[in-house]
Amino acid sequence: MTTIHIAKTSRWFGNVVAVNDVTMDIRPGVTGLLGPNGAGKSTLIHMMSGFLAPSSGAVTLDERPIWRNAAAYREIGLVPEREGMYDYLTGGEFVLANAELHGLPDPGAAARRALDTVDMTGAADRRISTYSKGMRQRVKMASALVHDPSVLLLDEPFNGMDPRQRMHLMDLLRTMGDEGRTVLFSSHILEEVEQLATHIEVIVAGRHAASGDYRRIRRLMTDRPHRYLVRSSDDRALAAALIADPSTSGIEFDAAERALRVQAVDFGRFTTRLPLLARDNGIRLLTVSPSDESLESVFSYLVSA
Ligand SMILES: Nc1ncnc2c1ncn2[C@@H]1O[C@H](COP(=O)(O)OP(=O)(O)OP(=O)(O)O)[C@@H](O)[C@H]1O
Repeated sequence: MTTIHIAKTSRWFGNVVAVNDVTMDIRPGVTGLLGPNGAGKSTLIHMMSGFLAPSSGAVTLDERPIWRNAAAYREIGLVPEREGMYDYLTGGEFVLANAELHGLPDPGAAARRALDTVDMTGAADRRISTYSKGMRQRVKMASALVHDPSVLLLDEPFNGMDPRQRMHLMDLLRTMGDEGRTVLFSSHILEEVEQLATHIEVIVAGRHAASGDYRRIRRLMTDRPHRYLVRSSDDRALAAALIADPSTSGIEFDAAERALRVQAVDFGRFTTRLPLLARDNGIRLLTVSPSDESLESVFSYLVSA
C-alpha cells in the first residue's frame, strides 16, 4: 500500500508557473486528476513519476523523496500522454526492452505477464507501426506494468480511444485499484473521471481547486450560480416575476440578442421555478439556454469559490 504525498509543491518553467503550491495525497485505489487543458496535470504527474524536480516543495512516496531516487522509480509505472515508442519494434520486443531496463530477474516472463494483463498476447509479434491507437495505448500500459509497480500513473489515457477500448481500460484500472495499487489518471472530462475514480482531485491553472468523491465534485459544479439566456413572449413581465423570486439573483436585457440574461442562484431551483413562473403569469418560454456551461467556466468557479 503506497501513498504519494505532494506537499506545498510548485513547478515553474521560466516565468510560467505550471503548478502552484499544491498539496494533496494520492492513496491506494483509483484517483482521477481532473482539470482543463494546461491546468498542470502533466507537470504534476511528471513530478510524481520522478521525471521532473519540483521547483519548491516536496513529492514523496511513503515519506521518501521521488526525485533522483532509483528505488522509488521501481515502485512507479508511468503511462505518458505522448508516445515515445519505437515503431519498428514489435509490441513484445518493446515491453521486453523495458523489462530489461528495469533489470528484472526474468524479463521474458515479466513481459509475457504484462502483455497478457492488457490482452495483447495475440498481437505481441506485430510491429508497433501496425497497431491501432488503442493497441499502442495497451502496449504503453504493459511497459508501465512490466515491473509490477505499486503505483500506476496515467496521463490522459482515454484520449483517442473508442468506447470498447475505453471500457476495457476502465475495467483494468478498476481491478488494479481493487488490488490495492495506487492508480492515478488525468483527464479533462468530468464524466470519464466520475465513471472510474473513487476519489477526485481537481486542478485549475496550476492550483488545487477541490477534492472529494464524485458526488461532492458534481455538487460543487452544479450548485454554483448559473447564467441563462431566456427569450419569452413577454420578457418584461418575465423579468419582473423572476426578480421577485429567490431562485434568481440578477437579470439584464441583452438588446443585441433580444433576450434576458438571467443569473440564477443555483441550477436545480431555477430550472424548476422558471416554467412555473411563466405558466402562472401566462408567459410562453421560447428559449432557455445555459450561457456558461463550458468546462472552463465551471473550473474557474471552483477556483474562485
Ligand atoms: N517544459 C515546459 N516549458 C515551458 N512551459 C511548460 C513546460 N511544460 C509545461 N509548461 C506549461 O505549464 C502549464 C501546464 O502544462 P501541463 O502540460 O502540465 O498541463 P496539462 O494540465 O497537462 O494540460 P494538457 O492536458 O493540455 O497537457 C502550461 O501553461 C504549459 O504551457
